Amino acid sequence: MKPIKVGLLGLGTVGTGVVRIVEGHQEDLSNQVGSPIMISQILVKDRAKGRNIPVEGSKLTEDPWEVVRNPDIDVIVEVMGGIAQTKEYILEALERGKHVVTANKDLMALHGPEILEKARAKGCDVLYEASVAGGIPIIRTLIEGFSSDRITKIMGIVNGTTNYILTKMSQEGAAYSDVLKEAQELGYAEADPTSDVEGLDAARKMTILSTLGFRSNVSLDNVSTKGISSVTQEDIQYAKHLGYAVKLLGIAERQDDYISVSVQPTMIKQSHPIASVNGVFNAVYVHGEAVGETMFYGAGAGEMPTATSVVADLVAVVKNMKLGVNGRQAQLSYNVVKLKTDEQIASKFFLLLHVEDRAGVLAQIAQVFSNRDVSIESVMQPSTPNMSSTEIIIITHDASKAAMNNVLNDFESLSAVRKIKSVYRVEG
Ligand SMILES: NC(=O)C1=CN([C@@H]2O[C@H](COP(=O)(O)OP(=O)(O)OC[C@H]3O[C@@H](n4cnc5c(N)ncnc54)[C@H](OP(=O)(O)O)[C@@H]3O)[C@@H](O)[C@H]2O)C=CC1
Ligand SMILES: N[C@@H](CC=O)C(=O)O
Repeated sequence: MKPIKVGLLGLGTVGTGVVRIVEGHQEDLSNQVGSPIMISQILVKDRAKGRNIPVEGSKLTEDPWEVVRNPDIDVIVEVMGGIAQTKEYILEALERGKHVVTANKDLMALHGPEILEKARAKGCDVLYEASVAGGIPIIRTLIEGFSSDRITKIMGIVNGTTNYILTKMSQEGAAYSDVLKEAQELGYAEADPTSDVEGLDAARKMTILSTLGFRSNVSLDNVSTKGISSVTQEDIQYAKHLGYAVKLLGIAERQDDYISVSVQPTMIKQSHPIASVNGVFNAVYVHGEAVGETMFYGAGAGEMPTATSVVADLVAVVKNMKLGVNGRQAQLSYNVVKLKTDEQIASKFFLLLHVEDRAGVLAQIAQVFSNRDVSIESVMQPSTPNMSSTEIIIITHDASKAAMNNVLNDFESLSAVRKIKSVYRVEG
């Protein structure tokens, strides 16, 4: 049997896992697809670098064009990351009729439509399961498993690095910067970890999930994004005390034809299954009109979980090659996005305020909420010994984002409020 030849772009965390699985599961893979799968060339930045896996030196190259233009190669597996250059390599590979598997959410969130259009024109597959939630097959689930339903909400922990950091901060009282360093050492974080901690990685993944889930052309600009760098140990401890966990959540909602997509640190009730998703694990909760509630859980980053999804895509491409049906699975058309306005986006909110410690302050604060038509669910003045008595916590009932912004603006000019310390969306 003629082997299927793969050109691997990148031999870092994920690329190493891909080699391990393709080599370690060779017999099983070949039984599934009817041919051996062979990694015949590997692009790296530095051939002289020490590797965690033995590879024949002759397979390594520093020249991308040698791989993407190699006429013997059937499938390009892109696990090098990056956007502009990588897009060029992938478009060139497609131009030459090669199928593509990628783990690159940055690229797919920004240029997915153009790449998929090119693939369709050339009768090629572009599969990108590993780009969202590492080892969880959520992309296939949204495209195939829910093709019959109308999804109304996708809510998830889609970044392993930040979930690892928040979990360690919550369970061990660890310092943010120490845990970020650990996540980098474990291979979870992006080359530039700012995109993890500032929510951009999660926003890119939510762009992909909401495009597929709502079958709409969602772009990264449509995702309102806030990361975890402002989350404090104090917020986490208050949340715990009140029965919540602080998680970086991606939340995409649809009502009628209007959608909203956001990423932000959120307080979620400890009784919600997402609240107990800890460490590098990810989870995606999907609500469909017909199916109701579903949830998908697994490792969201790291060598072997991510490589599992990459190699599963490779198997799918090769099966399609055998059937002669490559390039046929892409969605034919997408809805034009209609975004909800801030008046239409509603949730509960948590506010931590530093206020003047005198009579009448609470009444003034309550008046602001009342003026802005925001109803208060509860007010607490924490009495824990090491917490200042001039702090108050307010949890609202559902309120629009616009109304809450008005409340916060009013507080800026109210002398009774010395500082708005924290504001969180509340779920569950
Ligand atoms: N790490 C994870 O858990 C996950 C990662 N991803 C995505 O997978 C992709 C790869 O991530 P990861 O494995 O962590 O990245 P790494 O940084 O560990 O590896 C990148 C690899 O690509 C090579 N490379 C990078 N740039 C170039 C270039 N310009 N020319 C040639 N070779 C290059 C590097 O070469 P060299 O080894 O010589 O430096 C290295 O082998 C990214 O898109 C990432 O977002 C997706 C899900 C999870
Ligand atoms: N940096 C990402 C890696 C996987 O996509 C994460 O932490 O989730």
